[in-house]
Amino acid sequence: MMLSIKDLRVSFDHSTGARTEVVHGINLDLDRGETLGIVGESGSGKSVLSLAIMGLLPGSAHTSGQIRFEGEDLLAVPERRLCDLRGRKIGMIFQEPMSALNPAMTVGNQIAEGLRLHKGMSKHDARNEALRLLEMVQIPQAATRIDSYPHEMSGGQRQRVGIAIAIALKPDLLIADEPTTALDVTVQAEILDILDDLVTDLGISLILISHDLGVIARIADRTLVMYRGDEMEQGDTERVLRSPTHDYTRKLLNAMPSRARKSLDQTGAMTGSEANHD
Ligand SMILES: Nc1ncnc2c1ncn2[C@@H]1O[C@H](COP(=O)(O)OP(=O)(O)OP(=O)(O)O)[C@@H](O)[C@H]1O
Repeated sequence: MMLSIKDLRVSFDHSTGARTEVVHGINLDLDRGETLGIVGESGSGKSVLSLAIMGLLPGSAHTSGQIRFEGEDLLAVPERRLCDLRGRKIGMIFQEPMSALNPAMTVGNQIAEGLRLHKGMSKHDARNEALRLLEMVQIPQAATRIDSYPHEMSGGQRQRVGIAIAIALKPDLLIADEPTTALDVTVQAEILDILDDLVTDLGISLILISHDLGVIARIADRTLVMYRGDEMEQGDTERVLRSPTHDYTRKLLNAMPSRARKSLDQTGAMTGSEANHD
């Protein structure tokens, strides 16, 4: 198992001296090449869970349980080791790609920078690799766009660049927190397809976090449904969609726009009456 989380609890200290637990004992396993979707409304603990995996929780946070990644317990390793893992083994894709990009640097140089720093590539090789990565995330006319600045690109293109940076060092695990929320629907679908292809082609494992079950349903093999820091249910995405065992999952399904449900129906993820609530 690439990632195995056991009874993860996260609480925060408040200035009043009180401590509140916000993640109440989550368990999950993720295999190589697998996509796990984590879905739940705002405040359910999705981001806290992903920050815990990356060791990026603030100092006021307390954790217990286990996060084993390729045999190491991430809650027990020194900060230096976590930094190293974050750089090379765990890639991150954010909701707003602009926040992860340097506005004063061409996208090609930003991708190449990591390759030169961590892989010791020559300037020439790093540029070629950056070009290959831009083609991989399907940036049109990559050979020209490589010299563009982030503000010269559309939101969707910037997210493609964000993905190129996240996969540049060939991580084993990608964590994408609401990667398509800021994008319009057609671009959302393209980005999700790219992520799906990367998982298949590169054998990367992906944790896809979204409040939108339609996004999760499109590419996740398995789905974890969270509510207020608790697991509501977890299982094969198709099973979770077709026969949810929890009322909260049914609520999320019913809240999906009919357009999203229709596209699920077309992908075969949902069949029968569940696909036709309207
Ligand atoms: N630094 C922090 N200090 C105190 N409480 C926090 C902190 N970060 C998050 N929380 C609390 O933890 C709970 C879970 O938040 P989290 O951001 O993980 O939810 P989420 O499911 O990712 O929601 P969203 O989709 O809005 O980001 C919330 O009640 C939030 O207020």
